[in-house]
Amino acid sequence: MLEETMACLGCGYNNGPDFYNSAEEEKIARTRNKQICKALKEYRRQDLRKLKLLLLGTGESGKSTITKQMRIIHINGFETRERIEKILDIRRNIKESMVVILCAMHELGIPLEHAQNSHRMERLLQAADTQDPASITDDLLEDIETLWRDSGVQECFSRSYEYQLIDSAKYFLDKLHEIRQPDYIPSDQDILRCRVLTTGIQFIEFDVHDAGHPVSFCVYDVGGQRGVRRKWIQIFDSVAAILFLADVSSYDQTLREDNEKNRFLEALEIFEQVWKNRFLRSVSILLFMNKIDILAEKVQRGRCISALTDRHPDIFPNFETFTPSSAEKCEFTGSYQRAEGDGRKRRMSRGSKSSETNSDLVKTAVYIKHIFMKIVKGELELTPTAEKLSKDWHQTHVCEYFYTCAVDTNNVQHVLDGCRTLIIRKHLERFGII
Ligand SMILES: Nc1nc2c(ncn2[C@@H]2O[C@H](COP(=O)(O)OP(=O)(O)OP(=O)(O)O)[C@@H](O)[C@H]2O)c(=O)[nH]1
Ligand SMILES: [Mg+2]
Repeated sequence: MLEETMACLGCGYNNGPDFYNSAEEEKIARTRNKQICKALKEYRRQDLRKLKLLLLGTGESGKSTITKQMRIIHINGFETRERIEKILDIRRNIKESMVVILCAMHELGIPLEHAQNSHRMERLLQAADTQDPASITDDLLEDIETLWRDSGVQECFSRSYEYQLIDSAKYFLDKLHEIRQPDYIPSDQDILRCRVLTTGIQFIEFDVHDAGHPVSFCVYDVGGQRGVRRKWIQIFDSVAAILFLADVSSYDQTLREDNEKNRFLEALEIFEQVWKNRFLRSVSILLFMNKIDILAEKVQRGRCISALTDRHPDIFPNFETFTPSSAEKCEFTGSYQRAEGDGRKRRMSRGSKSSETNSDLVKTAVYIKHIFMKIVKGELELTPTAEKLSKDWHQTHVCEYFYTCAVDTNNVQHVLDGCRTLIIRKHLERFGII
């Protein structure tokens, strides 16, 4: 079949009786045809070996953070030159975070604790719109460090769910003194925490050994905010799997691009659209329920999901009475403890207060998983226009879920190890190789 196709295209051998002027010419064409077919087969074999993965999810769900983890785990991480280049983005994160907090203080009517800090506040707000990196001077960073210690700023920070602040604001503001040092070189964790919005399509490639054989992966990272999602379709072709990132801590926040829309509801809707997309019918979806560390902090501070579940009982029924099974509890706790390390593990197993907090956290995480799985099974439909699931949908379409903390390398490595075999097996099954 392939040989006939090549002949029709005029680039190979034609076995019609009068096509060649001599037997010699026919022999040359036959040899050339074989070479082309061999090269094509090899190309297809190589192409099947290169597995294309897409990272999808709403803005700030953690897609780029996962690609950074893949660089750390599967490539050689970041060179000193790249780390130094990141300092500018980190400084931008710091300046923008403090500007956002100061503007929110104005909106929420929260005064500074120390009136003498007001000139620092004014200086920073004057420099707010300047994009020039030179505007982030050491004096400006010193102002920010002082302002961060002001209890008015801290009070406003504690209400950050009411406005749009990056997740890593506290992380960088807490270590600003270290960042200001002239010999500061960002660590892996600093790079993972650094927030830069993705607007185009980026990709990384790496090889992994699976059962002794090298397998090449090509991972595509795209922007998740509303305006850039239309680019997703460009990369749907020949995808082996989709890693869908959902920020499970975002239930008390609105979208950066639409202040009226709940972030978590948007994540559920986009997940439903991806799951039901006809171009992706035979593609495995790996759902990363991400930011479990932030979820834990929120639950501990009493910012639970019930405000959202009470508002939308049709989507989120029976949260109050929901009880996870023992197996579900173990599944979440295992992932969470791996993500939080030994310090958090000790706190979780100590005293009644921490174990109570822990049970609320487990309940919330498992409940969220149930909501996603209802969409997978077609038991919950958020967007009426979304395609109806056919009866045999699940035969080719699989969704596996994982609880993740994208800034934790141990947790991500464990999850990626689990995903890898599944992705390869599904890919080979799909192309009839196993
Ligand atoms: N604490 C914590 N922070 C996270 C986690 N995952 C991502 N972040 C932080 O969240 C912010 C946004 O993450 P990104 O990876 O840039 O999000 P994205 O999905 O690529 O966003 P877009 O490019 O806008 O689509 C970054 O500052 C990350 O460090 C997590 O599990 N825990
Ligand atoms: Mg990104």
